[in-house]
Amino acid sequence: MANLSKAYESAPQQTHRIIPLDFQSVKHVPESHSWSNSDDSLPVRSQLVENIEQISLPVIDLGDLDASKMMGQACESWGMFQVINHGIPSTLFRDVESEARAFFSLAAEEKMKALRSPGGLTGYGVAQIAKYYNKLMWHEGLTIVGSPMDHVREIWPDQYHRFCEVMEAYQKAMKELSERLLDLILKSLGMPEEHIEWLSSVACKGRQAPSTLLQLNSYPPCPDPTQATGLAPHTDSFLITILHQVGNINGLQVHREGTGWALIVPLEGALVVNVGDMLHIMSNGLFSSVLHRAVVDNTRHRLSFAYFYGPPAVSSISPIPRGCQSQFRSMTVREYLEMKGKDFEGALSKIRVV
Ligand SMILES: C=C1C[C@]23C[C@@]1(O)CC[C@H]2[C@@]12CCC[C@@](C)(C(=O)O1)[C@H]2[C@@H]3C(=O)O
Ligand SMILES: O=C(O)CCC(=O)C(=O)O
Ligand SMILES: [Fe+2]
Repeated sequence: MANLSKAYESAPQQTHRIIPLDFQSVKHVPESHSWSNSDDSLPVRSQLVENIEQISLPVIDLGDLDASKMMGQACESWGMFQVINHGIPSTLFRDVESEARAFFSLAAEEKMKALRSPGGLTGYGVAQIAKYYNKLMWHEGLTIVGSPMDHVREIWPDQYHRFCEVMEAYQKAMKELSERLLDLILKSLGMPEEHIEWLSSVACKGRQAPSTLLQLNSYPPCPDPTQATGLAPHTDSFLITILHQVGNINGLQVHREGTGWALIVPLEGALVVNVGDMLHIMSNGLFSSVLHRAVVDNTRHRLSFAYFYGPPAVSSISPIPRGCQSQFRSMTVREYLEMKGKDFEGALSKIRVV
């Protein structure tokens, strides 16, 4: 994703703002990570962990003949669904988990060897959205695009191969699954996959590579989860995100109009798929990129793997013509990401034309 990396060079972060807390050595939530009574906490103060409604998202079987229709309905009413019978072997999830655990359980100074650079996209560090909040999150992440070799070779000079193989195999499987899902989702909008040149891997040999990214999320046990935030409220930017929650530990919450935050109860073996901003645009607002966040646990170390799939960086995104007026103007993927980088909450409304 060389092209996409350019979107980050224009707004480099200061190095000390990229380094996560050394969670293994803290016994209390420091002021820097305490969201209670801070300006940042306004949207999140209530219902952080207690008294929260629990919901089950629609569950869609990929083998179901009605899968496309059901996905369309779920994207319209929830902006999210769970997929089962997706064909990803459980051994692959276990392999990624074991490599991710090996990485996140390293001492802080070891993980620092893989630190993301100030204008960079990949590597170890706080989530990119950290720059929009004054308070820091109870979270550390490893962002991977393609091979993570350049980062992990610094840590394991002789034993990085296995880590790289597993992460590349996972991205390959997730890319194929993303394309299957998008085929069904776009069909529900009346646009078959073969009409979208960048998605059609068979028809177009020399096609540009899609924009993809794997984010390994780690939420260490937190001494006081009522004060801390795992991942602050955000919408994902790409077309879809596929999320695997390790060990079915609760954490993911979704914001619903009128009712507020709700906890998504994980379902064994299911993957959560959510609509991102670019699908919001392509569906002309019929599907909503859903506001979500992650909360932390008092005793358990939660891991999640999020795979983001979008069109190639140079592709234009605009609403699929469906006989009604376009609500959004057209722009390239890179332009949209740059815009979101500057205006986290207002990017979608900035490109709205009606
Ligand atoms: C291309 C992007 C999507 C992302 C922001 C980013 O600019 C780079 C990393 C992505 C990620 C991964 C973790 C969660 C997330 C919200 C974040 O902070 O960085 C997503 C971003 C997103 O979907 O907007
Ligand atoms: O860990 C989770 O449940 C959410 C992760 C997420 O929202 C993300 O990586 O964008
Ligand atoms: Fe997200």
